[in-house]
Amino acid sequence: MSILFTQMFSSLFGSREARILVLGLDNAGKTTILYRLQMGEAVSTIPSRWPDQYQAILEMLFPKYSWVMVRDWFVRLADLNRSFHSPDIVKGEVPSSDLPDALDAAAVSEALELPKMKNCQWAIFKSCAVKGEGLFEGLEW
Ligand SMILES: Nc1nc2c(ncn2[C@@H]2O[C@H](COP(=O)(O)OP(=O)(O)OP(=O)(O)O)[C@@H](O)[C@H]2O)c(=O)[nH]1
Ligand SMILES: [Mg+2]
Repeated sequence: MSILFTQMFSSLFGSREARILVLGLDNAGKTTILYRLQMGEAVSTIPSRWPDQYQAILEMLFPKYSWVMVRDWFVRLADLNRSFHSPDIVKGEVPSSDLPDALDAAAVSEALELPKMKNCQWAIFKSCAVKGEGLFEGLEW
């Protein structure tokens, strides 16, 4: 782990262990965010794909669990102990927030039906992984 990433996380969480789920539609910018946080620069990415044979192997080895690929990591579904909105709520392409036709925060929260979620806190931060803007603010929250 890079010094930047380590310093940022120790300033945010101290010695407390934290699990962070990076969840997003295909091509949303998840890997770019992780590289930006780890290396402090924009890195060219290739699409992450879930090879079918991995799913079959995991299901064979651990038949009691359901598995999902949250792109860059394998996650046991039982570890996702909150229910998430189905990605198909957001229909079509949602442009990155730095592009001219991007939705504003209010429109994004409506599309994700966030105001209906009464049992948890949520917030939206406009961010740009390419320029590195808004990422720290979101994590700090
Ligand atoms: N304009 C803009 N483009 C971005 C931003 N973040 C990522 N991209 C671009 O979006 C494309 C997809 O980025 P990735 O980081 O590979 O997306 P991903 O969510 O990891 O994609 P999968 O792993 O395939 O689901 C790349 O061409 C990035 O350069 C951003 O904040 N603004
Ligand atoms: Mg990726």
